[in-house]
Amino acid sequence: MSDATALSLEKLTLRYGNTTAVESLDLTIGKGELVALLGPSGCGKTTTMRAIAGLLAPSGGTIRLDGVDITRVATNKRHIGLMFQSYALFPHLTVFDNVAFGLKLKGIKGADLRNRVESGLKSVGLMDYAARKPPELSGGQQQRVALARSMVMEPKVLLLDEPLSNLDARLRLDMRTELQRVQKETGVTMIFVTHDQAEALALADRIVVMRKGAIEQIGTPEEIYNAPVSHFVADFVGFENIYSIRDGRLHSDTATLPIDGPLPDAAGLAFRPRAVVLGQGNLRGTVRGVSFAGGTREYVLETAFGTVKAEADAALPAYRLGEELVFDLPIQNAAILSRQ
Ligand SMILES: Nc1ncnc2c1ncn2[C@@H]1O[C@H](COP(=O)(O)OP(=O)(O)OP(=O)(O)O)[C@@H](O)[C@H]1O
Repeated sequence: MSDATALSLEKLTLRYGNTTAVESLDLTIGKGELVALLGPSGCGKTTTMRAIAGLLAPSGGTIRLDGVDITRVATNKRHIGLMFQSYALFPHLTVFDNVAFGLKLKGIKGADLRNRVESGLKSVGLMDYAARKPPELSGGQQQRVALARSMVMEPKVLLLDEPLSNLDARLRLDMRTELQRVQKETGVTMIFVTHDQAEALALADRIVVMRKGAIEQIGTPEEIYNAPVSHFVADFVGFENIYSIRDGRLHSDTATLPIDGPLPDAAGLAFRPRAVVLGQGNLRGTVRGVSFAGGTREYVLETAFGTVKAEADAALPAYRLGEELVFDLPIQNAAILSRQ
């Protein structure tokens, strides 16, 4: 393991009674990285975080922090911070005292305490709010207090479980930027859980896509977005048209696609709606849905091999409902899936 490694999970297995929630998971996280655990409900994201935090004892495997085995170390001795979706501020304490709470428990007081709390509040832009109480703050401001409260403890790794899920759409976007800024400025290693692919793509240095208690793919946002390895990941990041390759032919769930030409030696091809070329090609479809989406128009086509979702520049003349058209699925526009 290199010096640049903050946290490593080795063959981590986590069970609740007879249910195996995570099976033999291997993951290495570098110092200063912002990593997203992304996946659908029940895939084991929260369970993995609970094990890292020491709230759940692994049934197998090892957790190392800065190279030291912490698998059996108590939660409060791990130097790992936690911020859950319900960020549970104390409503009767001021912002200052909320942020100071954990530090006081560690016996920090006087000028040292004040300096650390003030620097935490400054980092999230809340110095002017130190004397207020949480009910007098907006949701986004409360979230910042929770972030400051975690950061002042100077954790080696900060875990955030769905940190933005309590916020409305606009605030989520603001807090994304804020979280990223604080992370880059402080250099704290962060792992956050989300089931929102847009959030993971926007925030993370690396994304870990989980499925059924195992890792399906690890990559940068660009890699996950442009080069998903499997049907599952492609589906998760918005490839609407996904086909498998068997016996040298391309198959949908229901039929074979009439596509000529050599297919790659792979498990499948995935096309985003904008990869579908309308108005030329050998494939035929009927327009069953049209919706205007600002710069583009989105089409739902009915074809002999199932529904195809397409997208075209809104400046182009629109196809009408019921209209028949030709289209193409150029292989060079597809993501090549290496696994089923
Ligand atoms: N306390 C528990 N007892 C028994 N099974 C549990 C418990 N907590 C979670 N599980 C099971 O473990 C699996 C993983 O759950 P986990 O909460 O880690 O998923 P998740 O990916 O975080 O989902 P979500 O996005 O819904 O929070 C699921 O099958 C879940 O039903």
